[in-house]
Amino acid sequence: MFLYCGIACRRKFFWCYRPLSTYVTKTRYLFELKEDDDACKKAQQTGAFYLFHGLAPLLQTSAHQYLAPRHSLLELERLLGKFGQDAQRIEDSVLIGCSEQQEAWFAVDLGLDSSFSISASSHKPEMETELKGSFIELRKALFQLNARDASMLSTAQALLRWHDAHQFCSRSGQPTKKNVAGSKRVCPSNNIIYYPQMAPVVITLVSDGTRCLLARQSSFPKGMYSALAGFCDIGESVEETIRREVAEEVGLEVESLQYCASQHWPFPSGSLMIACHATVKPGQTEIQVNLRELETAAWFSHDEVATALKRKGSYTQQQNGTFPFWLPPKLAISHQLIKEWVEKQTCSSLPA
Ligand SMILES: NC(=O)c1ccc[n+]([C@@H]2O[C@H](COP(=O)([O-])OP(=O)(O)OC[C@H]3O[C@@H](n4cnc5c(N)ncnc54)[C@H](O)[C@@H]3O)[C@@H](O)[C@H]2O)c1
Ligand SMILES: [Mg+2]
Repeated sequence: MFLYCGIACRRKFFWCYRPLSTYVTKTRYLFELKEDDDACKKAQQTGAFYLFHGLAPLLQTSAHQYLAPRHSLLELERLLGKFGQDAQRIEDSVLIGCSEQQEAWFAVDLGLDSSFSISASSHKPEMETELKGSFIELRKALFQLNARDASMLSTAQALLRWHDAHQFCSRSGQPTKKNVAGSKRVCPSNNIIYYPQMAPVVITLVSDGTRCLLARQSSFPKGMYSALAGFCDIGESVEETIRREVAEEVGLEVESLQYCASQHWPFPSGSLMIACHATVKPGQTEIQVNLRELETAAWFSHDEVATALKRKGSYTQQQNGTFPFWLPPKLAISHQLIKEWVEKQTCSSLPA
């Protein structure tokens, strides 16, 4: 694809052709599909569908990993026909991305229908047999997916969940109508537009200069510690949330902050995780754990954390009844945050 672009050169302005990068072409294509229902319907004809059942993605096993298969529109129609389901179900699909060759990718849930029919879920085992896979809860499968499938399925699940939960206008009570791509819903009676939402969450790795602070919630797998996390309250900046969460959860005052990275996180219902490093004043490091939020929190040395990062495999109970100290897997942004801290500490301890 080519685009006219204006380039100012020695005070003259002239037009030239500049080929668009694959990334820009893809982005523009997806934008068009979100804006134009007819173009999106057309894209479904040649597109591919990720399948879900009750928000659990269809997965196939391959060499200790899960793979997320995609199905063509024809295959999907055949499947729906076989199980006596209406092809209208395809209208509930949501656009989640496209390939570099502009094959549009959609996600559709075969276990939920617009009237919440319970009978819809009764075909699950038969569908699994037919599709040579299983509908597995995303929470159980996420860490055994490659990064691309994990990201596609997380987006898909968040979007499908949002549509399922926003079928009615909160002002008029009337049913809302989704656009073909699923990037919004509109109330036909008052034209209010609803856009999919995600909740901003900060995740902060607090350091006192030599150690970092990690914590556990009782719901975490045994032995696993992570950085401090918390939802942003309405009206707060990221900086304010970090200061509040650290004070609330461990009773410390943050001195400085540094942004690290962000990540979409599908749990509990679609969050934007914003990861930052924070430091506390030396000498003001005494932790006071808020037991309503956390099971425990503690300072860990660089060596303890570096060793835990290298630990792989399953975490079974030790002979003394305790579980080894381990950290969230690579795909979680907390892993990236902790790894970055370990690397920085290693660099700063090297002789100049
Ligand atoms: N990807 C990662 O590496 C990673 C690591 C740790 C935590 N997390 C995620 O961060 C999220 C937040 O962490 P937390 O549980 O410590 O948060 P938190 O400390 O804010 O405590 C959770 C409580 O906040 C309240 N809350 C306020 N706004 C909410 C909203 N929009 N949705 C749900 N609850 C809301 C609820 O009462 C909830 O029980 C968790 O859901 C977890 O999945 C991700
Ligand atoms: Mg928290």
